[in-house]
Order: sequence, then structure tokens, then C-alpha cells
Amino acid sequence: MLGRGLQMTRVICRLMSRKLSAGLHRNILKNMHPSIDIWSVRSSLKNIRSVTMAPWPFSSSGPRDYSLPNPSWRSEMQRLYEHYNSMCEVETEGGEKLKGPWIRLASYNRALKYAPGGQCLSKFLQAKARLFTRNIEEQGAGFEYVVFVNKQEKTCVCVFQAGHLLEGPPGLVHGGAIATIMDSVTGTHAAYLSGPVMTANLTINYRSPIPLGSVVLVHSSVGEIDGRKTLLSCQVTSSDGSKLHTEATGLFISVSVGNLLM
Ligand SMILES: CCCCCCCCCCCCCCCC(=O)SCCNC(=O)CCNC(=O)[C@H](O)C(C)(C)COP(=O)(O)OP(=O)(O)OC[C@H]1O[C@@H](n2cnc3c(N)ncnc32)[C@H](O)[C@@H]1OP(=O)(O)O
Repeated sequence: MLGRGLQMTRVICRLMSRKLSAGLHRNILKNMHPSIDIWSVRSSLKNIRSVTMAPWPFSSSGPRDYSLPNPSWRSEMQRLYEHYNSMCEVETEGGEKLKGPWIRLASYNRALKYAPGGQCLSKFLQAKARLFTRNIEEQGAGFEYVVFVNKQEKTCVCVFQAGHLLEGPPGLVHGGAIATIMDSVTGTHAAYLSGPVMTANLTINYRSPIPLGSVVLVHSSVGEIDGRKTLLSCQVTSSDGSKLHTEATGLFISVSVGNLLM
């Protein structure tokens, strides 16, 4: 039994560190998962510093991609979504890439489930866990957002609509909710650029309040990438860019896959 557990550990580590087809993951994991020793999986994963995978490892084949339009989106949110989406890369049937340079990042309420090799892990690693920003079921009540990255300029923009459950001062968005969306956008951008990362530092200046229910833009751009350190700057502006609401810098440190699963 112990031998089989160790064997499983090695299999999962290999799956997490390579890009394999989802079908293969499912077959291997379905057949072997009763013998998984999660502690040995964790300790083995801790040693994997870099993961070879596509820049964004998530396909749009999950049950619900939360970054797609829903009826709660205001017309301004929809308009900005369509604006960036119209500049997104599309692949023709012949494999030719047209338009660009933007890419919309799919977003799920449990990223681990859709990461390569993560489907089985997500069932027994805190199975009830959900992404903080995607755990409010009522559409429009919490964080409604979609993230686009620009491959050429290495910038990122998020269209964000702040729902009524994010109130801080009356009628205004809570500072913690603003920090959350900035951390999420810069964290997603850093992960896109550098693979698995953790936020080491997020320094925020709140310049003008954000009215609850409004649609704003969260911009992220690269300050510096130096070894394990990815430094990004971030601004939240009104949807027409004329008003600065919040600005921040974020330092993200590349970590092993095991750190992310602890
Ligand atoms: C492919 C990917 C898929 C991803 C799919 C994601 C999909 C879904 C997206 C959702 C996006 C949500 C994004 C939320 C992101 C969080 O909220 S992360 C949670 C909050 N953050 C934490 O809990 C982190 C807690 N801290 C730690 O774990 C550790 O301190 C860290 C950050 C990992 C660093 O520890 P360490 O690995 O031991 O590194 P360490 O050797 O101490 O430092 C390395 C270097 O960084 C510097 N450093 C470290 N900390 C600091 C600091 N605070 N200030 C300045 N410098 C620092 C050190 O000085 C050192 O510099 P050098 O000497 O090399 O020049």
C-alpha cells in the first residue's frame, strides 16, 4: 500500500510539472487515487520550483467560466468587455491566429480543479474551498470581473463591477474589497508572466472612493522581473480613465507548486 502511495506521489508530481492531456490525467488519477498519501504528495511538490506549462493553464471547458457576461453586468461593463474581447486573439480552423494581442483569461471558482493534474487533488484538498472573489452565488452581488492580458505589451486590464455586498462606507466600495481585486488582478498577471507566485507585498494608496455598483478598470503593468521576484504596479481608474481611484505596487515571489497547495 505504501509503495503504491509513493508511486502515486511521483505520478502526480510528474503531472503537475508537465503539460499532459486532460484525458490522460483523468484515467491515471481515476484508477489510482485510493492509495494517495497527501502528505508525501505535498512534500514532493514542494521541491518543484518551476512548472512547465502554458502561460495560462486553464481552458474554457469548465462548467462555468465566471469571466463571461451575465445578466447582472451593466451596459458599461458589457461595452468594455466587448471592446477588449474584439481585440482578442482567435484561432481559425486552420490554426491561424488572427486579431490580438489581447487574451481573455478564463476564471473558475476553484482554479486547482482545472489546472493540469489538479482535478483529483481538488477533491480531497479542502474540497469545499472556493476562490474568494468567485464564491458569491448571486450574480452581480459581489465581484464581477473579467481579466485580459496583452501579450505584446505585458500589460493586463480588468473590467470590474463592484456589487452591493462589497460596501464599506455607505454607498462606497470597501477598501478591503479594492485591495482584494487589486491583489487578484496583479496576482493573476504575475502568475501569467512567472508561473506559481505568492503575494509578498502589496502597498496601496486610496486616492478617491469608488461608488458601489460602478464599473472601473484595474490596470496592471510590469515594473521589474528579477529572478523569483515579479514587481507590478496597479491603478484603478474610472471606466473612461479620467479619474484615479487607487494605486498600488505588488511584489510576487515565485514559489514551488507545493507552496500553493499548503
Ligand atoms: C500557473 C499559475 C497558476 C495560478 C492560478 C491562479 C488562478 C487564480 C488567480 C487568483 C489570484 C489570486 C492572487 C491572490 C494571491 C495571494 O493572496 S497569495 C496569499 C497572501 N500571501 C501570502 O500568504 C504569502 C506569505 N509569505 C510567504 O509565503 C513567503 O514569505 C514568500 C512570499 C513565499 C517568500 O518566502 P520565500 O520563498 O522563503 O522567499 P525568501 O527567500 O524569503 O525571499 C525571496 C526574495 O524575495 C524578497 N522578499 C520576500 N518577501 C518580501 C517582502 N515582503 N518585501 C520585499 N522583499 C521580499 C527577499 O528579500 C528575497 O530577495 P533576494 O534576497 O532574493 O534578493
